[in-house]
Amino acid sequence: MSDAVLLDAIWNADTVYRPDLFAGKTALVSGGGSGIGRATALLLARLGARVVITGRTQEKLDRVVAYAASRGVTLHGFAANVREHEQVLALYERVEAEVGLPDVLINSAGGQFPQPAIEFSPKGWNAVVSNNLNSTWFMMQRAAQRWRDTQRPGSIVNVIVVTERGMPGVAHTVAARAGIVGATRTVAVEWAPLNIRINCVAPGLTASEGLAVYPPEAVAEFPRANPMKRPGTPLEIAQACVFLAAPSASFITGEVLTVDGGGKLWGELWLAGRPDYYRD
Ligand SMILES: CCCCCCCCCCC/C=C/C(=O)SCCNC(=O)CCNC(=O)[C@H](O)C(C)(C)COP(=O)(O)OP(=O)(O)OC[C@H]1O[C@@H](n2cnc3c(N)ncnc32)[C@H](O)[C@@H]1OP(=O)(O)O
Ligand SMILES: NC(=O)C1=CN([C@@H]2O[C@H](COP(=O)(O)OP(=O)(O)OC[C@H]3O[C@@H](n4cnc5c(N)ncnc54)[C@H](OP(=O)(O)O)[C@@H]3O)[C@@H](O)[C@H]2O)C=CC1
Repeated sequence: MSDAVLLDAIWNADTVYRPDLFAGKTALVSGGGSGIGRATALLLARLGARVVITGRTQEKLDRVVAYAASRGVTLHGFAANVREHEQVLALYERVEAEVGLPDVLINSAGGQFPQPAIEFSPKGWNAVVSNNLNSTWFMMQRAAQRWRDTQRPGSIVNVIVVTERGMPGVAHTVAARAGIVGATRTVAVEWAPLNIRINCVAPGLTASEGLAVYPPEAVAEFPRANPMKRPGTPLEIAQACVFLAAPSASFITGEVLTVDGGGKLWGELWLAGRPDYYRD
């Protein structure tokens, strides 16, 4: 499916949310140049939010900004590598100066490479931990600091992966995201007095650009990943992110919402290919 068709599908899809749900609110979405982050950013924009997207590649952000402009909506695309703390601080300064302090933070930036865990190099492990644990932490801590300093409430949604069952081929990312779950649960308590809610969405296999890093033999088996025998769509994950970010979740904090078509209950996913041992 071409980018234009994909974006139109997201823009025109039915949603249960009312069109002014985020009117007057500002949202910052990391990983907003593609996949789940992009779908979430566009959905938030449809619901009236001022939206800033970030990611490392300015051209990807520009394409989303241009699409929104073609629909009469202003999005802002500010490039940053969110695993660099200094860049996160600079990003928040720019967002506040040019758009306004976000009310909502969606952390969708992340990624890993598939490899049997026994082969991980220290550098590879560190890259994935940095890209998924440190980056999300830097973004959420800065948001909380700014909300504390300005005495404003806020809501954070961290997009993670399913951590409650084996996910062969991506042990590094599961470890990093389990760290985010732990941090989320803990700061949900520490930050409740600041009027900050924080939750996670754990997508199952989702048909995004990100799946391009997986080998053909893994992709061939993707239909076995869950009882619905299909990947989720970025918009299906986006709807869950919006639910948790919005007042629909006003009494929910420190939670993980799994959106995986039942993949936690049944399914097989061999992201680095299926070892012979598991063939019968
Ligand atoms: C069973 C049913 C359960 C239901 C639930 C299912 C849930 C499924 C969830 C799992 C599927 C997840 C999917 C997604 O997340 S899609 C979105 C993913 N997007 C990406 O992954 C982006 C692509 N990846 C990357 O950009 C990079 O891999 C990464 C960001 C992680 C690292 O980039 P960085 O630039 O920091 O690092 P380098 O490229 O310089 O590499 C550093 C070292 O890392 C090692 N490495 C890197 N790539 C590989 C590789 N392909 N294979 C092996 N090792 C690799 C290596 O040591 C690098 O150092 P050197 O280059 O010096 O060797
Ligand atoms: N698709 C799936 O099946 C699943 C995805 N997830 C998770 O959901 C999230 C979104 O993934 P998805 O949309 O599918 O994949 P994408 O690869 O499309 O999205 C990831 C985005 O994150 C950005 N990004 C990555 N690293 C950084 C960084 N250091 N700083 C800033 N931006 C960064 C990328 O942009 P750029 O490269 O330009 O920086 C990219 O736009 C990820 O955390 C992913 O691991 C979880 C479970 C399943």
